[in-house]
Amino acid sequence: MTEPARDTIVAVATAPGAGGVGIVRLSGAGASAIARTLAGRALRPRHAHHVRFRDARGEVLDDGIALYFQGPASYTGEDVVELQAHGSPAVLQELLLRCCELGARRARPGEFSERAFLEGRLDLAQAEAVADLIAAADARAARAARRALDGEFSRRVDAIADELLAIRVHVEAAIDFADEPLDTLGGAGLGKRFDALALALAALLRAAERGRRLRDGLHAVIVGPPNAGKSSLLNALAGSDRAIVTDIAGTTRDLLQETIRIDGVELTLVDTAGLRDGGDAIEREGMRRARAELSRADLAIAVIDARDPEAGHAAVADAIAGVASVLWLHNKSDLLASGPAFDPGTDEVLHVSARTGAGLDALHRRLRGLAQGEGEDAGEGAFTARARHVDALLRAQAHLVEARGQLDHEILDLAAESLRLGHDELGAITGRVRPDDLLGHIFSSFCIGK
Ligand SMILES: Nc1nc2c(c(=O)[nH]1)N(C=O)[C@@H](CNc1ccc(C(=O)N[C@@H](CCC(=O)O)C(=O)O)cc1)CN2
Ligand SMILES: Nc1nc2c(ncn2[C@@H]2O[C@H](COP(=O)(O)OP(=O)(O)OP(=O)(O)O)[C@@H](O)[C@H]2O)c(=O)[nH]1
Ligand SMILES: [Mg+2]
Repeated sequence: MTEPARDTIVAVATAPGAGGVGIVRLSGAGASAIARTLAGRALRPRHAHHVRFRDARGEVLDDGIALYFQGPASYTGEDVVELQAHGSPAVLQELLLRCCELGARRARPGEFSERAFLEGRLDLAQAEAVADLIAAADARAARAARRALDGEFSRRVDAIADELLAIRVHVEAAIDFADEPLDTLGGAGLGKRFDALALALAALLRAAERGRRLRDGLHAVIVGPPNAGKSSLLNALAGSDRAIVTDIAGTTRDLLQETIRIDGVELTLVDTAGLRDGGDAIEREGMRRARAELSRADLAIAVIDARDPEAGHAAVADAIAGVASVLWLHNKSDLLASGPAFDPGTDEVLHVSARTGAGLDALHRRLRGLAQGEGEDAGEGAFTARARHVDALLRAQAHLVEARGQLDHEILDLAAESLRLGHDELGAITGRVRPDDLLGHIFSSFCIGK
């Protein structure tokens, strides 16, 4: 069955605003004919032509460089034409309108990359990496997105999916020989393969979680009892009076989010309502939100009063129990003659004063290190990933655990189904399996022209 022919799309591919050069890009079967009319001559594939772009009456809109990439050797896999004009928004709009007069349609956000995906030029994780590369906040994130774009993440997903498929085939075959015990069908070997697969999946999950943090930046949530100085600390780190600070316990009720950069490294800080027993309905809702936010945190910054660390510790201990890493800040160190000994176990403690600024340099260094993934083996070979990918890997892992149990009880048909579900989760990462709406959801968050 052949796909219906796609229409020809057009968009300004360069960023909005004035620039040295601006690019109008076309993709689709009509691209080269439209360019021929605009440029007044046929374009040779893969040659740079200096031409004049003309309107309907033959008047010159601009002169520029025209490039023709004949499909499938193009970004989208379709015929692509680039009109590289002077980077004037007005000129680019006129070129765009002229392309529409000649039969093109304005592209939706991400539609060029969507076509590259549909034409098999990129898989879905790679297409997402294009958007992540464009949006990367720093060089490290850009390099990691570049690796995902080169397929480093996809290859690892595919390798696990292939092995999972081989195990599925084995199990499905065993179902057809239901009289034989699984052992005589290679059951022991199957168990070993299974364990190796589970290990590989767990390693990939850890890498994807680091990749998610690289893409989104560190998500740090400030928690502590009321009046400990959480909002003062947010203000000190943000370098502005972002949050209301008073000496009334229970001042902050809503979540307050602020993105900060330390030496070019981005992280998100969230200030929360102080945790304590009781409080009015508004304060209790604030505390509920604080706890919910903690469940999404990479880091809890636990702010407690340096004069009574035991009480502070007790107030937040249960709320931070599930958070991957915790940094304890003993605040108001300016009010302290000498710090009382306190041992929070394996977590780190820093003594600071949001009021005088004491200890904030050390805090900056530590936060930058954490945001960069210091102490993790992330550096070389790291790739970006998205929450969508991490969630799919987690679901795949859960299906594998189910399958393992079913296999141990020799309930082969259920095991086969669990394996299929796990396989589909992996396929959804690279787009080989496409649940309804997945593509629309993903590509609509791209920029226009990409
Ligand atoms: N001017 C311009 N610069 C750009 C892009 C673009 O579309 N236009 N890109 C857009 O994202 C990126 C580069 N991506 C591209 C990917 C593939 C092909 C392409 O024509 N591929 C053919 C030929 C390969 C070859 O000869 O090396 C192919 O893969 O068959 C072009 C650009 C960044 N720079
Ligand atoms: N001396 C001293 N006072 C501080 C310090 N940090 C904060 N304060 C004061 O402590 C009081 C409470 O500060 P906030 O930042 O509002 O405390 P919070 O933890 O956000 O409080 P809630 O929003 O009520 O949970 C204010 O009067 C601050 O000026 C500090 O390092 N030293
Ligand atoms: Mg506050």
